Amino acid sequence: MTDGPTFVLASASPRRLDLLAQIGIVPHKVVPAELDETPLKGELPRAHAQRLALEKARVVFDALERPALVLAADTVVGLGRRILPKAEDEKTARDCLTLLSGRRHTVYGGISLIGTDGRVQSRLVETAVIFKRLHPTEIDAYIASGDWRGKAGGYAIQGLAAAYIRRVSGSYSNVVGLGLFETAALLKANGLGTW
Ligand SMILES: Cc1cn([C@H]2C[C@H](O)[C@@H](COP(=O)(O)OP(=O)(O)OP(=O)(O)O)O2)c(=O)[nH]c1=O
Repeated sequence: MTDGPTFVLASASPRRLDLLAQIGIVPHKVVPAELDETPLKGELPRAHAQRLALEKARVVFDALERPALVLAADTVVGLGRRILPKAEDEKTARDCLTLLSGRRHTVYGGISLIGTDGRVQSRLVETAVIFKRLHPTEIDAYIASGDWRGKAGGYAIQGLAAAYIRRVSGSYSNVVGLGLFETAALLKANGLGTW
């Protein structure tokens, strides 16, 4: 990347790096934020996404040798008041898809940017997603694909699951992992980007 402040992406997600590259941003550094992502008792999806994005940015900012611009995000699949887990095994992925089948859910994207002066700017992006009603054989096929691994809610809209998604209202990039419209505006306000 060229001019502007040193920019650090606080993420282990290759998707977030790809999404930033899509708008011409290549971080100087990528530093994963290690933290416990377990929801707090009674925490709602929206609050969870906001809290984790901020905590990820904060953990990485606090560990820097010298201040830089730090961006972090968190993607949460919310079904009503419920937070669906990140699928790390087949059973979890299957349970998620069964819950999402034939229903509308919301993908909450928390975004936090900490400026070189330590000032925090946060955004919350919401996208509504509607799955078709899934036949058990469709769920089986999806599980066999492995596409669900590590994904919030057990699916990835950028992969095979697109065949099952009837409708998306709002930011598509938010579902993939980082709302680009909101991120671009934040970065621009902090001296990055050529838009
Ligand atoms: C719903 C959905 C989620 N996802 C992904 C985006 C995120 O990587 C993941 C949600 O987990 P996150 O905790 O948001 O991110 P992460 O653990 O992958 O990376 P990090 O915390 O280090 O930044 O699910 C998709 O790729 N496609 C989708 O359609």
